[in-house]
Amino acid sequence: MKETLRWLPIAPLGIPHAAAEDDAHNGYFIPKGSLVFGNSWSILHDPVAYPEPERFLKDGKLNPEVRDPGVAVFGFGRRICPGRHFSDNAMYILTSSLLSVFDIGPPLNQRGQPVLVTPQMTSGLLSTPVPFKCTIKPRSTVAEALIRDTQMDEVVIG
Ligand code: HEM
Repeated sequence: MKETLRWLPIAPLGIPHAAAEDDAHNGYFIPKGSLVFGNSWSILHDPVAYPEPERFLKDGKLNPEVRDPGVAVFGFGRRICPGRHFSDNAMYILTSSLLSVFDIGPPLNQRGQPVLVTPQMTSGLLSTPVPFKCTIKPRSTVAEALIRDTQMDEVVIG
């Protein structure tokens, strides 16, 4: 799950901030009012910290020597994302719930053979996946019954 955040982060350049005062960093003068971007993409694709950074390494986070992508995915310093713990937990619950009942795989061609999906993201301050096809099937008849059990025919609000 952490690897999905590292591989294709939704805020590749974070959220820009303005320097409140003249400042200096590593010999660079940063005049008051300058827009400063934290380049999360570059940090998360540093080949020293993450070998083969363009590849999705499905066991990446399990290796304790791999730097936690949380160092850059959620921004930095005082304005770091306050929703990061909520989002980590929500993503864990959502992903594990979906994978426990569904088999999710590549789309199939007319002969029923899997088609390779090339991941593409939108460009911009926020980067999200370009729509793609996939197959989603219940993992078993028991899983299907469970899914149908949770279906709500009517949602009453208020
Ligand atoms: C994978 C999910 C998420 C990612 C990758 C993410 C990423 C970010 C980033 C990069 C920033 C900018 C931090 C900075 O200025 O350096 C941010 C700010 C913020 N995020 Fe998130 N976020 C996520 C989920 C959430 C959730 C679930 C919430 C609320 C429940 C949330 C609430 C906020 C708020 C309120 C700010 C502004 C904080 C401030 O400027 O003081 N985020 N987030």
